[in-house]
Amino acid sequence: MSTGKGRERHIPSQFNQGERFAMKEALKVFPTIFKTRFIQHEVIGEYSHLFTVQGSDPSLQPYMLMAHSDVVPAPDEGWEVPPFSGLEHDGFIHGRGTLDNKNSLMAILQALELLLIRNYIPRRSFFIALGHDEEVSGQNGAQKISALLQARGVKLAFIVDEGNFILDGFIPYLKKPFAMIAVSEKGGINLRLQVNMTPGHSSAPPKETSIGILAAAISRLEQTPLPNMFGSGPLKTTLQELANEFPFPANIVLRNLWLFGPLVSRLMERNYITNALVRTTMALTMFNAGVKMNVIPPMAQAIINLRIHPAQTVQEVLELIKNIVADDRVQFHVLTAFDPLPVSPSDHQALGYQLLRQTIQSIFPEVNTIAPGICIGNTDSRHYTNLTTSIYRFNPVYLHPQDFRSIHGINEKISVQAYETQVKFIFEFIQNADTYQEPIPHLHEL
Ligand SMILES: CCCCCCCC/C=C\CCCCCCCC(=O)N[C@@H](Cc1ccc(O)cc1)C(=O)O
Ligand SMILES: [Zn+2]
Ligand SMILES: [Zn+2]
Repeated sequence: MSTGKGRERHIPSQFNQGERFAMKEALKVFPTIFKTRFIQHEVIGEYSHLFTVQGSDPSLQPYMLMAHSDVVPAPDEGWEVPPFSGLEHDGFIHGRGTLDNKNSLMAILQALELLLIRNYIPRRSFFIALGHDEEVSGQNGAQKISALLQARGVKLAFIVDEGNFILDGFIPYLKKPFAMIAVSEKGGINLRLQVNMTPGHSSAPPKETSIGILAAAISRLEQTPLPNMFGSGPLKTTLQELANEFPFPANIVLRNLWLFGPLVSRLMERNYITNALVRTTMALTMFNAGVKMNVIPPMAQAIINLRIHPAQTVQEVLELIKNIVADDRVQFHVLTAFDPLPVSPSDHQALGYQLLRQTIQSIFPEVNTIAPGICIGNTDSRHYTNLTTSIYRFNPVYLHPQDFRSIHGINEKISVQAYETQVKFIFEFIQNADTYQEPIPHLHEL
């Protein structure tokens, strides 16, 4: 039976039970949040979301929970399951964004929904800021939310964003997991290197082409690691806090970094992840050149992504890079750049840090060590330094080295149990933020 419009048969609108269940579930996206009187929802920069949860005690300074909805691309190649299928398999939810950072976004909203269903009314106000462009700098999401809150005169007690994790298996000889709360993050530079040359017929080539010149420059950069900065920045504190978790003699070494620092720094640079903690790193991430197989290339371009160690600045790193390239034919163009972020407090009086400690100890009693550290990646929280000096980058999720490789890589996944625990953590954290009794300063601190 023809239904017109060239369609041979009408498709009956009958849905099976599973489809009907999925339909209503998809509709029920946190209904209690959206009907709660003391919660205001705003869309910022077209796709970012800002929730203001008004607490009952206006004397308590508000805080902010952050996450982002956007993800980096994920071609199908190499994935066990399609990267955007959200398939649940073997106890894991597979897909791009399950660790970076849709897990946090959903866990925050799910935890709040579950609290509201239980008639929870917060004492301490808080914001939930969900950016939509974190993976492309956050300029239209987080940056606009920050400007809006600043215009409203908001000051925050602290921020919790993505960043570090409960780390398990990252350090040789350390068998136990430990929580590293990032109290700072590296700086960043996206730098374009470019070589221009007169095009011509490839049958009579010059001694070097633009591609060859640029490739040689990049090779020099890859063969010349920037200085090992071990000993400056939060890393020493991290390792000293970890010393007790190590067996003899590693524990002695870590308690005496004044003596064994050079040895430890050499050991750390051997592994690509811990190397990122001791120096400014450089990654060649894009290379574009050539117009046709028989044409001398008029231009070669490369993008290098640098993550700046806390002891260095953008300017210092640019100087080092130009000195290593040492070829006037290579032009430099800074696309984006920002210095390393200030170090947030982690002492007894640091409310946000202590709330994280308290909640980690409650939800993860097996984690004996909680240490401040640095985030080797960057986060949207860098856009909020005008609203607070206390920014903590921490996901309450176990991370193993193979999981780290999946972030921006292939086969990113989170276990159902880890996700449920993340919801539980935030559920507790929000309540702890209401009842936390700040420690009475010791006499010597008065
Ligand atoms: C004792 C030490 C043990 C080892 C510690 C290291 C473990 C590493 C664990 C986690 C790091 C994972 C980083 C996640 C947060 C980064 C999220 C992200 O991808 N952010 C983007 C943001 C960005 C910045 C600048 C841009 O132009 C675009 C995007 C990023 O690329 O960093
Ligand atoms: Zn990312
Ligand atoms: Zn992220």
